[in-house]
Amino acid sequence: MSEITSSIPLQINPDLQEERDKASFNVTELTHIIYGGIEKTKKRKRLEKLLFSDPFFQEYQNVRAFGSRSEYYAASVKKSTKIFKLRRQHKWTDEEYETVLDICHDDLALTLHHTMFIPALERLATEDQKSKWLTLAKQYKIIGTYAQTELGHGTYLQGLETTATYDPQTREFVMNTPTLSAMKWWPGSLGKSSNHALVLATLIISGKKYGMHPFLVQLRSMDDHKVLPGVRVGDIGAKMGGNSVDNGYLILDNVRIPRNNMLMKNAQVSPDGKFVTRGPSKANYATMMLIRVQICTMAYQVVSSGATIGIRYSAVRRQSKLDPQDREPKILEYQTQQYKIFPGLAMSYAFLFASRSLTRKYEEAFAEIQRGDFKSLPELHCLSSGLKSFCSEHSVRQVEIIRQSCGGHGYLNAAGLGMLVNAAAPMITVEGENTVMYLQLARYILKRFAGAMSGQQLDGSTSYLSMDPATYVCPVMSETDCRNLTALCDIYRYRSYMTVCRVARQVQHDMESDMPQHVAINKNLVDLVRAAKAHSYYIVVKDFVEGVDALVASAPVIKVLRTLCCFYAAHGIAEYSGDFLESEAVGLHQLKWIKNLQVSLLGEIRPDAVALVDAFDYHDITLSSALGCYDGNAYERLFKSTENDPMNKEEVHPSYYQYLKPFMEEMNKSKL
Ligand SMILES: CCCCCCCC/C=C\CCCC(=O)SCCNC(=O)CCNC(=O)[C@H](O)C(C)(C)COP(=O)(O)OP(=O)(O)OC[C@H]1O[C@@H](n2cnc3c(N)ncnc32)[C@H](O)[C@@H]1OP(=O)(O)O
Ligand SMILES: Cc1cc2nc3c(=O)[nH]c(=O)nc-3n(C[C@H](O)[C@H](O)[C@H](O)COP(=O)(O)OP(=O)(O)OC[C@H]3O[C@@H](n4cnc5c(N)ncnc54)[C@H](O)[C@@H]3O)c2cc1C
Repeated sequence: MSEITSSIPLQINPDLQEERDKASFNVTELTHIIYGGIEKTKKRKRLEKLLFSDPFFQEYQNVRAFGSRSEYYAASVKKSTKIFKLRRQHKWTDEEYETVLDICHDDLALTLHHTMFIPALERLATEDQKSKWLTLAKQYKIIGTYAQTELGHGTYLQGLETTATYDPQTREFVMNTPTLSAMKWWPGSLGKSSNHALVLATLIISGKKYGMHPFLVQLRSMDDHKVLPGVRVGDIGAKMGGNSVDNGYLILDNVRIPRNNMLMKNAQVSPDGKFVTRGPSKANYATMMLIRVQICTMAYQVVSSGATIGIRYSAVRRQSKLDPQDREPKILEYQTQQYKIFPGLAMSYAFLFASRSLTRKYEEAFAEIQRGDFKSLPELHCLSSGLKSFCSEHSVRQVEIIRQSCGGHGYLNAAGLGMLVNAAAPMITVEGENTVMYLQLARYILKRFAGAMSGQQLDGSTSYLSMDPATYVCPVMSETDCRNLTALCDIYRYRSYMTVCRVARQVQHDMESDMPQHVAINKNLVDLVRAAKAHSYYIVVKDFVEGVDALVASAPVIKVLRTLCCFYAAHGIAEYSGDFLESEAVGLHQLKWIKNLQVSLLGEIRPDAVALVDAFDYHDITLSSALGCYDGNAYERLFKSTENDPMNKEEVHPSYYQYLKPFMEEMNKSKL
């Protein structure tokens, strides 16, 4: 009788336990730092226990892995409603609710209601409108989405074709989709879930266009969820990932809505059709900025989940030989394996500090904006655009590298990595496609650089553009200097300065050569994006260094974070060495030292690698990975996962009787 069963051992895999035993710092202390204190960690654990004691959350994983698209969507609607009900039952605060969504770590079918519809009402509606619709939305008496993107335009908002034409006779707006390309296409939760949509449309009064404004449109009956007259709505089809969400299309055929359904915090249309605006013209873009900030946090969650899976698996997977006399080593021993995974580990902590700093700046600026002071809006728009792009680009790329580092098993759905990459991939596109967002930042940097050249004193994230480059001497004079975080940060700052300076000069030169501005800009787009990336890299390194410097923690925790920070900065210089050399931020000697340091830091991080991912404290259900589970019993869990596979339900699959059996019979009879 075979000993092989699919039961999961009760004990921790000794290979993983060995890693935990040799950690140089207290994991719980770091967990508290990550989650903002002991109380917050405890609260999160309580919420986790409450959620995951319900067997539904375990069953949901199976539907996600093996269900049809429609079953997955239905399970996700169930999950959304369960969470909504729990929120009411337990009177969760917004912060607690956010924590629950982080724990779920998964696209909920009704996610847009929470992530965009409610925040948009909060930002774009008047107080009167809020007391009506925000209240209904928060009580889930209406379910809504944010319908901005059209088949023809997502990036270029001035090109949106959906119209909202004011009719002063009836005091209504006529909402219309005039062309195929004008149909709304992509909004999450639109296809099947939402009964309302915040439709972003071009306002027209007496034939004159007044730009993009938000309009609340009811799509479905509140009695039977049937689609209302004049509305055509549906799902846009299966996607690479995120298939629990019904991204939808919407066609409006002259649907009339009352005047008060235009959200009028930033601009009003009076009953007799007069248009009055308040605040800056981009005030209606406010919801997008919020999500860009949140995407940086999502990027942290994505890369830290990937690193957790990759590192735990690499500590229990043994393969090949290092020492011919010894047993097969853990794959984590291979320097190349460390080089694939530790950049993701260091990036996790870098993005933790960077997203925290960005969120703080956002909250401060938002409070000012609420008071009618918009002075920090341009800085915040550009900072969030750049960091959204940087964090999403780097995290998605890094998790794919981690997936590859897990060999064949990384390719299985049960590993959780493919699903993570596919679910996270849209972060690069949503809320402003990354290149476009980098270019928003580049445009701002160029203006600030021009200001600095004309003697303006700059503040905020671009203040360094007023530096005198002639005073720069590479602060790394010896191999030991390479460990100096301030020195590494200075190198990033100078590289960014030089990259900005070079492209600014080139654009200026092209324009002075009588090139029209748009031609000069397009000729330099690649370098403009490069400048925005260099600036964003500098900000992330700076936030990491400042974050670690400001920490109040035990010496071992500070030490390990400083090592990671140093590795993050050194790795970036090594990876983009061409840029650093070209800008003369480093010379060949320094580059060689930094590259050496980078490699030797792999060995320093190695003993703490498992502890550093344990500190993220992800629940196994959140990670949803046979390879990355806390107990390290990866093989048992992989084998167990096959039990739920519908392919294994019958000993003989129906396709045998349908196709294979008749085929085999035919082949056996054949004389050929
Ligand atoms: C496991 C994890 C899974 C995660 C997966 C995530 C899944 C889903 C999550 C969320 C759902 C996503 C929902 C959406 O995508 S909603 C749709 C989002 N759409 C966009 O973001 C559109 C992008 N386009 C734009 O924002 C704009 O068109 C633009 C590119 C910024 C250009 O705007 P516009 O043409 O109006 O402006 P100009 O370029 O002419 O610039 C004029 C000046 O305005 C300034 N500006 C632009 N935007 C803003 C802003 N938001 N705030 C403040 N200022 C702004 C710009 O800088 C110019 O300033 P200047 O001084 O130079 O004149
Ligand atoms: C999963 C998912 C969920 C979404 N959810 C929503 C939602 O809830 N609500 C909603 O309204 N929308 C949603 N969207 C739409 C999303 O916001 C848009 O897809 C996004 O803004 C990018 O716009 P686009 O698709 O028009 O890309 P495009 O602009 O067509 O981009 C295509 C290419 O053109 C390039 N390009 C475009 N303009 C420029 C330029 N000015 N300079 C240089 N290059 C340029 C881009 O860099 C890119 O390489 C969602 C999309 C996805 C994938």
